[in-house]
Amino acid sequence: MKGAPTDQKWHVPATEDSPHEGGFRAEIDVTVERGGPRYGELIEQVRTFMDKVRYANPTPELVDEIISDLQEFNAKLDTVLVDEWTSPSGTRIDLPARGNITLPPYEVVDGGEHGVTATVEFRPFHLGGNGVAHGGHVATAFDDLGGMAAALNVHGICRTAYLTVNYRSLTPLSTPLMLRTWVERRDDRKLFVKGTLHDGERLCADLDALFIALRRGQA
Ligand SMILES: CCCCCCCCCCCCCC(=O)SCCNC(=O)CCNC(=O)[C@H](O)C(C)(C)COP(=O)(O)OP(=O)(O)OC[C@H]1O[C@@H](n2cnc3c(N)ncnc32)[C@H](O)[C@@H]1OP(=O)(O)O
Repeated sequence: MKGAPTDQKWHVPATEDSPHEGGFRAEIDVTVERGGPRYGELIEQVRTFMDKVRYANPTPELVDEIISDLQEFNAKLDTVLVDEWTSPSGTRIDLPARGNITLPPYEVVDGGEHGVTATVEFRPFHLGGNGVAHGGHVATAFDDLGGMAAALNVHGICRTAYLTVNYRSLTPLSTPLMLRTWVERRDDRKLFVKGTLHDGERLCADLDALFIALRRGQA
């Protein structure tokens, strides 16, 4: 397992022509093929680029050079743009964080109705200050993996109603951390989700969140 469990069933049927229901698709697209076999390497190169941009102090000449290289890359991608539902990003369950560059890269170790266990490693570009992770990135990891625990519990898409993160100690960068999320209580469409983030035995942060299972067709 990397970005998500592979064997889940989703209860909301997709229509034949347009499986897009409300704000989310009725059926989650899961793929291991979109973007080709090296799509994960592309995402990794983008992350590495962001790491380097975060810490580099380039000369004006190098900035000029990199801008023109990036303009070429962007022009290439302009020729293959698709909508959010058909992009590989977020659907490639064989890749860390489902190939979504905006998420801290995590790998799901175990996932199901009982909850999700994942390893997550905040990158150098996730820096908040003083060499540790930005709290917003910690919340992002909790949101996605808390949302996954809720989704796997109800076999359907859920949306965050509130998300409280308690920052208990500093969260290191470039270190494999253990993130766990689980549904502590369900009340109809309301899923009360808890979570923890550990560096070894040390608790870095914990989560208290409410996710709402979306009604069919809900925007
Ligand atoms: C195999 C592949 C796996 C892939 C896995 C994919 C994982 C992806 C994970 C991605 C994860 C990313 C996820 C994201 O980032 S989702 C993006 C961030 N979230 C949003 O933008 C949400 C914006 N808000 C809304 O859309 C609506 O307000 C929602 C949908 C949340 C509820 O509006 P809705 O009209 O539907 O319902 P309702 O208003 O009748 O409320 C229903 C019940 O809930 C209670 N309530 C509501 N709000 C709150 C609150 N703040 N505190 C306490 N209680 C609250 C409410 O009182 C009521 O209770 P009751 O009266 O019934 O008792």
